[in-house]
Amino acid sequence: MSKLIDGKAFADRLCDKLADEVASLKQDKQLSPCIAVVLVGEDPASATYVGAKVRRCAQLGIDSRSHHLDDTTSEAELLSLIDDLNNDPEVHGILVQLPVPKQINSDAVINAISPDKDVDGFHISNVGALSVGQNNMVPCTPLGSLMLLQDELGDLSGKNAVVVGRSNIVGKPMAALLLQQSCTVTIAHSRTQDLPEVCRGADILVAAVGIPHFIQGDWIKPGATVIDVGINRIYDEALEKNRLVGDVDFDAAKEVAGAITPVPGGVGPMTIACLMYNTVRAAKNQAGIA
Ligand SMILES: Nc1nc(=O)c2c([nH]1)NC[C@@H]1CN(c3ccc(C(=O)N[C@@H](CCC(=O)O)C(=O)O)cc3)C=[N+]21
Repeated sequence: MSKLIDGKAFADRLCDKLADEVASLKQDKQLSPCIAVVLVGEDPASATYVGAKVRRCAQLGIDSRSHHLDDTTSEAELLSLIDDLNNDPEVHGILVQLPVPKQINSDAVINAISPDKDVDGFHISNVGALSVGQNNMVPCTPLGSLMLLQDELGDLSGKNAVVVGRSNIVGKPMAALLLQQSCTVTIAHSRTQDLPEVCRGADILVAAVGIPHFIQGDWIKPGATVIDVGINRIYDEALEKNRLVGDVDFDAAKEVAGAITPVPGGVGPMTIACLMYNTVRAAKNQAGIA
């Protein structure tokens, strides 16, 4: 039986520290960190995630401004709101919840956000900065995953890390962070030949494919550390209701892995905690505080 990596508890501890920091920024520097959260359309999952982010902000004393736009909003209208938020000195972070409706080009929207307010770390200049080691805003899910890995393993140098999934929001930035930590990094994906064998070489296995229970127990090297980024809602026949599962077959994997993140309670809470972390950092940067 492997050790459970408690992402929820780690996220709570990180948020406690951030709450203290926010209180002293307000007290000593008259700085109130503030994030604008933009939701376009009526996707129920997106509304739930935005709600969770706004609640975390309130808990930490971070101001949040919610902008809920109609699902028929044009790209020009959204770009105009982003322009206003870029120019508002009281707003330090801007998050446009993804996905956006199909009439809107998400790359255009992401790249319209001022890189210093891009608390998701998705702007092309933040992506470039990460790739050359000049990290500015780092994407929240990979950052949170790295924090869990370092807490679990200490120095990651020389370890074989396999990232399954090559998305811009998780797979690629995760690989960049692991490479910065001197891991030997493999990015595997849907076209990878003999994926099970590639995974079996991993001391660190990060699953970010978006397919429920995709990674099998016998793909895991005994003792490996497994980070399950998947958030998949499936219908559970036995429970007769929907349930959240990861990209890893958890019940099988926990018999083999050295340590593993559960879903829920693993990477998900870290994503939101790192959004708070990035917002506090953005506010300090914009105020010229080291
Ligand atoms: N611009 C943008 N930035 C994002 O960071 C972003 C986004 N768009 N679009 C959607 C995804 C998804 N995402 C999650 C965050 C937290 C949990 C989370 O806290 N999950 C809980 C369970 C929540 C539940 O029960 O539904 C957990 O895993 O324990 C999940 C998913 C952020 N996203």
